[in-house]
Amino acid sequence: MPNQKKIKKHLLEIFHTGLEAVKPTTIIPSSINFNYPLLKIEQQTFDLSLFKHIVVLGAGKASALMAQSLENILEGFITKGLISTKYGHSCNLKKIEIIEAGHPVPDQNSLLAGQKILKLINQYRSKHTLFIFLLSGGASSLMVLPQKNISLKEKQLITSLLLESGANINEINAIRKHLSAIKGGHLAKAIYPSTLVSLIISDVIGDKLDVIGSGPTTADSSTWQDCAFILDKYSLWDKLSSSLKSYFQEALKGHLSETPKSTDKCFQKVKNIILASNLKALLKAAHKAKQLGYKTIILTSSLQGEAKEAGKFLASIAKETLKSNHPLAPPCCLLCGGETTVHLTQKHGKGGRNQELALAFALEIQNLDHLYLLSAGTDGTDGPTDAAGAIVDGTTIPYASQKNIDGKKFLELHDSYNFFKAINTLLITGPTFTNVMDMQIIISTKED
Ligand SMILES: Nc1ncnc2c1ncn2[C@@H]1O[C@H](COP(=O)(O)OP(=O)(O)OP(=O)(O)O)[C@@H](O)[C@H]1O
Ligand SMILES: O=C(O)[C@H](O)CO
Ligand SMILES: [Mg+2]
Repeated sequence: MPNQKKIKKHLLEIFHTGLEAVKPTTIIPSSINFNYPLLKIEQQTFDLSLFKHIVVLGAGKASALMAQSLENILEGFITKGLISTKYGHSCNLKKIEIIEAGHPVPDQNSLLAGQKILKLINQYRSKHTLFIFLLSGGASSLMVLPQKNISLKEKQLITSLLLESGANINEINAIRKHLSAIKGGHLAKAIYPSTLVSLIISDVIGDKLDVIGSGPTTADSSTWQDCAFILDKYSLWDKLSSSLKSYFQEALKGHLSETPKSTDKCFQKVKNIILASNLKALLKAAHKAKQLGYKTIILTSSLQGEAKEAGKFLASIAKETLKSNHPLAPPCCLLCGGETTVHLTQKHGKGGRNQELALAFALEIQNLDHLYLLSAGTDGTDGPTDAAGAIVDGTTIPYASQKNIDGKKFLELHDSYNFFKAINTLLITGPTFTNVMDMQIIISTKED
């Protein structure tokens, strides 16, 4: 098999091995042991004989498969359930109801999910109920319940403005939490005094509990002042509706309460358990790379910054392996993960952070043999496209220019999707039912 085809096969094997490690069908059975009446989740044990009801709620792109895996364990012990997931991310459930909703911008179904989840909480809130919340990436958009005087339309507007501003997820979710009556700890407040355990797949750098899905079950560390700073930093004040603008101004005068903080007693009855993260995927991927014969290193699980700059930086490391055998001598595999950002210009094409990073990487290694990169979103969607990412090597740019496709131009226009589509090197996986941010896999060989 020609080298390029073999390496591409290795890249895909390493990527899918990492993905498998963080899928609900892997992590739920391996984290939960149920032998009635004891339900053991990681280090936590719950005695189900103390509860009259078990209610399963959830939101996020992985929540349907998490719910299915949990149903297989708890079967008839679940009284009721409702989860919200992205369109096309459902699966068959026996007891738990599914709502499919809008992402990354919330829609009417996102609001319906928020309303129905709160209704179920109000119906079953008691000391004799155990609530299990299944939280994964995408939850911020899939479950919304705006504070009074804020419309869904205004939430949709500010979400789009933030997504296009280049703001990172901490900043985006600080704003979302302060406009929500269910995120930013409000869900935990509503559930109290029932017992709440939240099972979490982290798609956030540093696995910060109050940022994942805008932290519905966790005390919020962000403040109204943070919101003001973010609105200033991205010059968003003048783009807000007048009612939203005055909402924030009222809050900054101290006329609106803050989001629930760690001193609130409701968090005494909450256990937040992270079942999977980017690092977990990278560790399994690294194991596979070693099995395939590559010296392997994990560079980071918290890659951040502008996607195209990250692509250039990773290319410099890849080239160093050929130049001086640092940080590893070929044949080697360098892994990293995290979540870069893309600050979109007014006029822009179609793409995603991973496709943009891959295109920038390809531009730096053009005509170099022996270097290969896979960059993809672990949720299977990279930006508003049907691609998860792309695979590039030293031939990508020269091959495109033979077809009069100018990689540099497409990068400037943030049109990476159409670049890779034109040369048929998009990586399409479809929904993966998990989400631990993005993964980059670099292979450097010396084989011809
Ligand atoms: N044309 C484009 N080129 C590059 N990046 C883009 C483009 N359009 C949107 N993006 C980026 O895609 C980001 C959204 O990516 P994506 O939809 O994969 O995130 P998500 O699925 O909402 O959440 P997660 O971060 O969990 O994947 C936006 O924040 C924006 O910066
Ligand atoms: O839903 C969200 O807020 C993002 O996926 C981060 O968890
Ligand atoms: Mg994505």
